[in-house]
Amino acid sequence: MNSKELFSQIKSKQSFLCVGLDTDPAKIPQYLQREKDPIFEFNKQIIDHTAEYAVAYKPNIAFYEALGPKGWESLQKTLEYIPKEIFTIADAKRGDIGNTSKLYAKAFFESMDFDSITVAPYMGRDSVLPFLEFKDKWVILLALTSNEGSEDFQIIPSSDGELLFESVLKKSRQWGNPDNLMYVVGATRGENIAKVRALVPDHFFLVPGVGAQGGSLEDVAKYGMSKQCGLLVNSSRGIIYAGKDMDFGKKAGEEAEKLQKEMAILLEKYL
Ligand SMILES: O=C(O)c1cc(=O)[nH]c(=O)n1[C@@H]1O[C@H](COP(=O)(O)O)[C@@H](O)[C@H]1O
Repeated sequence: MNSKELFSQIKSKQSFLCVGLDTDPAKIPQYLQREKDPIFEFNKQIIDHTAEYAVAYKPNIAFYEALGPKGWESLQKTLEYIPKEIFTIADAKRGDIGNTSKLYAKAFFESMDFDSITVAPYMGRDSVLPFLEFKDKWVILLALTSNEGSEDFQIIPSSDGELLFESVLKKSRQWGNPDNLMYVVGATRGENIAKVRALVPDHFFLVPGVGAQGGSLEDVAKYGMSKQCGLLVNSSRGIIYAGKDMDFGKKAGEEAEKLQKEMAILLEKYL
């Protein structure tokens, strides 16, 4: 899927919502535990109720690999269940020396057929480029993350005053293009989102941090929206754990619809 196709889906659904499938066995309704694959059954119902409002799904790989081989199986079944036109993100935060990155890319782009993967930039170009060699696949590079600890390194200024995340953006934008490279920018970063947008005007951002982490959707749109929207805003816990009982799917759908309605207004306002 290229950026044009993603934008046309955003326009037709009036949504730039990414639903995060951070599926934790300890948090899913009790009655599902009787199922052969409770994680998949949970995800299936979440997808059934949210697909009309979502343009992307992001399973966080940690939640699946923590369960061993069964977890990988639930992940694969979930990936196959996601409607084909919806963008998929393996939130794996990988990146290693070149030959290892190549195998991480093969794992998520060939053995599994994800559209994209989150990658950490810290090891530099030879750790990122192997992912970019896969046709029609995307790297989503961590730029300015939503967590508290992002302040430890990402906003350290160099001698000329440039912040580390700005250096990451300036260097990495030479490695890919707006059709194979996105950036992670946390919704909790407020006006700094505008600094990122100024450096990469045409790239899509994956924006986690609304919902459970308290980021503002209005600020994200105000500071981050590009000519082609350029935003995929993720919410995980705020959607998938909106309900705790048998109606959890319906509750998740209602939460997703709420966000979609807000997004439709923001698209009208800022696009
Ligand atoms: O790469 C990510 O998706 C990510 C980057 C970041 O800066 N902050 C962040 O929260 N995430 C992920 O986004 C999701 C946020 O989940 P909720 O806070 O429950 O909406 C989790 O899967 C995180 O791992």
